[in-house]
Amino acid sequence: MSTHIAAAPGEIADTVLLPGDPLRAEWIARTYLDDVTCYSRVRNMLGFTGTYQGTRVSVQGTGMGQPSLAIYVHELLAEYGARTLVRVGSCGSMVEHVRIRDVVIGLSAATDSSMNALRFEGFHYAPTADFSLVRGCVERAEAAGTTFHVGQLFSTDSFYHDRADLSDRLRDYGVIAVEMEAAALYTIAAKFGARALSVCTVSDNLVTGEQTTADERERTFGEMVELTLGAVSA
Ligand SMILES: O=P(O)(O)O[C@H]1O[C@H](CO)[C@@H](O)[C@H]1O
Ligand SMILES: O=c1cc[nH]c(=O)[nH]1
Repeated sequence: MSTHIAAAPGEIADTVLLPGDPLRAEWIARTYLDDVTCYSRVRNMLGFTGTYQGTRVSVQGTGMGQPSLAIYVHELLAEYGARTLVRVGSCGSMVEHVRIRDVVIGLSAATDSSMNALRFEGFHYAPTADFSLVRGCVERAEAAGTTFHVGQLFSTDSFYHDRADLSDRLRDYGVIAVEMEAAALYTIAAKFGARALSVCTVSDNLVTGEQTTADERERTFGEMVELTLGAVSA
């Protein structure tokens, strides 16, 4: 057991899907995996292991925001030997053409977090996804006819931001969607030489004000999870 995950050695797969919401972790495991076991209920941040078409896969909730995700990702990498980590999250679109229900594959992640500012002092690190995972997800999305976009995410520390003008500026420089974890995931995975990617379903569009219903979220999260599982089990 690590500090925040109650799994015994060997109970967590090399490949781990990372939804922010622990109930989404349970839904993914029970909907898509066979032979599922729950390895951790610490703080209700549920974790499961099962198989997808013969490949062993775990699903671990991370909570919201980079400090929370960083705890789980660090322990998965440092104590359980995880090698491939894919966040399966929701995001807000920052541009009109990236519509609700579309899938965003996060090539890189800008951030307003102080985590990397402290880690790299005066240097500005560019948190970047693993290319083989990006390619695998793109191929799966194309084959499935999923509407998807590949681009830069904004991993913010503040869901409720006082400075919307600053995210507008990021949009002017090519950022397409906002979420709260990808930058920490890419950075910590790189430190451990592991592969990482964030795939997100657009739950709301900050330009048009459109939002998905709970039903739509479940259905479209399914598309994202299927293409991700297909990519990691290929
Ligand atoms: O749906 P999840 O994976 O939690 O992701 C998004 O939703 C949460 C905010 O509501 C943040 O964690 C953000 O990144
Ligand atoms: O972090 C997030 C997630 C979904 N929608 C948003 O606007 N922000």
